[in-house]
Amino acid sequence: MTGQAERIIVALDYPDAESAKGLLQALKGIPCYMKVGMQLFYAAGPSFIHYLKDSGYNVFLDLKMHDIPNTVMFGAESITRLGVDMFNVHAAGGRAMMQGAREGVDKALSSMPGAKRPLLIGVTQLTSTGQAMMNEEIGIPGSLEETVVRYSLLAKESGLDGVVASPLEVKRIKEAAGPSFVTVTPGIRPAGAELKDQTRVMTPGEAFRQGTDYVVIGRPITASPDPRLTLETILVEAKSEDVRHA
Ligand SMILES: O=C(O)c1cc(=O)[nH]c(=O)n1[C@@H]1O[C@H](COP(=O)(O)O)[C@@H](O)[C@H]1O
Repeated sequence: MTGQAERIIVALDYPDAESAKGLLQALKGIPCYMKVGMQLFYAAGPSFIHYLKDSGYNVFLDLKMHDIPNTVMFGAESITRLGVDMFNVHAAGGRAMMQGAREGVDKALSSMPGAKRPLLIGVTQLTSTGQAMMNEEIGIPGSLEETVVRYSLLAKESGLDGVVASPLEVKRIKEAAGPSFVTVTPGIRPAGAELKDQTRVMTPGEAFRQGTDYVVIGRPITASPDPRLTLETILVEAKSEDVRHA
């Protein structure tokens, strides 16, 4: 079992490498997973991924690919060559697209002897999406939870290792896809924190209690006046949940 810190993914949502390095300095010595999303990757590129890997971090590259299968296959091949530990595609891209991503990973690894296979994760319904928005605006009928479970099963059948969903759906996903199917859950808000654009949320302790494998936390840490103290407080809460449910 990995330690709690390794199950907390800090979203480095910053405009440039220097700002992100400021947070890394503040959190120095805490072995969190680090997530690089569109904002930072489009600005700082592969060299920042290499910097994180050279500094010993596990890295989640969150570019949420969603394109035709051939394009996603080549994208996945390039991402795998960067040596990241986890990356994602939109499950809404469908079976052939997700299988293309899997193929891209395998293709890259065939010329990377000894390299670790990255976790390939499907985004189900964004945590900013609510029931009414999914039904009325996007036009997907049925309950949000059912849609998340359906996308999860499709992702599993397509060879993916797990999904991104909100902590509210973790139990249903694990029941349907099995306990080893990985859940990565953003939409994490410590008690009293502002929701901002997130809709489906839980506290970090509640999320771990649902049995999630990883939580993704951005602004509650990055916008905190004392990011290290905020993270340490979250770690204490997460540990107490694990003791209670050991
Ligand atoms: O794939 C993701 O990481 C992701 C999926 C999702 O459904 N919702 C979601 O918030 N995220 C990411 O998780 C992070 C959440 O950040 P905060 O809302 O600031 O905690 C952001 O970097 C989002 O891009």
